[in-house]
Amino acid sequence: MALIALLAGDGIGPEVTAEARRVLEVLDLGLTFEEAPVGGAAYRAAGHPLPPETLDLARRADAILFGAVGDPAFDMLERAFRPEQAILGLRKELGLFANLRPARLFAGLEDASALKPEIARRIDLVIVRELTGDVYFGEKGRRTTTEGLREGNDLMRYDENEVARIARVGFETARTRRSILLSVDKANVLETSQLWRDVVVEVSAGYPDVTLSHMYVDNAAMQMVRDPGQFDVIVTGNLFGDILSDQASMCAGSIGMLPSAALDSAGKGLFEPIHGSAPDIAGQGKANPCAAILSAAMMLRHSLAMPERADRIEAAVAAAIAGGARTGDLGGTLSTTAMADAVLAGL
Ligand SMILES: NC(=O)c1ccc[n+]([C@@H]2O[C@H](COP(=O)([O-])OP(=O)(O)OC[C@H]3O[C@@H](n4cnc5c(N)ncnc54)[C@H](O)[C@@H]3O)[C@@H](O)[C@H]2O)c1
Ligand SMILES: CC(C)[C@H](C(=O)O)[C@@H](O)C(=O)O
Ligand SMILES: [Mg+2]
Repeated sequence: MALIALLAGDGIGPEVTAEARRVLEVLDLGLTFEEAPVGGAAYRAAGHPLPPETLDLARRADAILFGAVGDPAFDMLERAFRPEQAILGLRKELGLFANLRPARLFAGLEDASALKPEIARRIDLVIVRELTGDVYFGEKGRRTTTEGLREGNDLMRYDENEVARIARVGFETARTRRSILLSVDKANVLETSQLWRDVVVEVSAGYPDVTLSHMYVDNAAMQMVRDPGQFDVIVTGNLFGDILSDQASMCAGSIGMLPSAALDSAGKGLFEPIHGSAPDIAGQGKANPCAAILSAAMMLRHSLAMPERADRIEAAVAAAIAGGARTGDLGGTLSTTAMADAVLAGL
């Protein structure tokens, strides 16, 4: 019996993870759920966004289903106590370096996409985002200079092993699809990116069957809205992957549709929507639960060896969308629960 750590978090996190849990329970997979506070909710309850008990549960569990963290009420706290440190801490502590963020347009969502329908229809890609390095985890600080100016700094860094292991995930992922891999960097300006590019090229020697190309991140951002259909698997660093995945979501209809998997080297993972706690709609039953439900499907596929159940959940989401089920972000009026009901109807 697999143990699932359910870390709902803040804002719409509890609303969407409750629906993902409902979908998993209907499938009767013999999963045990254990909940623990995380993010702002944990700071309120225990004085820390990632209490030791929560981290311990995450370590003990076979997989982690995560909602979202973030609460404007805590934006003025010292960084170590802010809700976002919970998800960053989980990624780092558990070694979840490989972040898979698939983006595809479910048939019927052409109108919700920010792109023209014929362009939107073509989006079907996976962003393989490095998740435990880069400017996120480099040395950072604030100081006042001798001239009395306030200064902030965040060090962008990768070592070759960190780049090589995510590059391998990129190549392996490409092999499961069309065997083309695009590495996105900013090697024309950044030394971190030049190392990234050099190492990705070295790793490519082990994957002669995969066609590798490179693109600068600014061009990639432009190409993502010009013609996202040109992309298949994109491997990139932590910061660029964060930004490009939010952008890809709106090409595919809504940020409320994109799931993600954060995996360690043994395949253990944390599964979460790419969106945040959405304070603007929290507590109103407006959130789209599909990203969380699709994250649960990724959990079944990647950590629990139940790929056919994952397929069933994804098919049920596709059927609900095809049948016209829409939350507000997709131009409809369904509540979070009613949207999940539409998915459940397809199961
Ligand atoms: N992994 C995470 O936990 C995570 C991810 C991103 C942002 N955050 C945090 O969330 C907070 C809010 O950040 P933000 O506003 O920049 O990003 P956000 O993703 O929370 O929201 C951006 C916009 O998208 C909408 N949206 C997001 N998810 C939706 C859903 N499921 N259905 C319908 N609409 C949805 C929101 O209403 C908002 O208008 C911040 O504290 C941020 O740090 C956390
Ligand atoms: C909340 C924040 C730390 C996080 C990130 O930047 O990785 C979020 O934006 C995400 O995409 O998961
Ligand atoms: Mg993000």
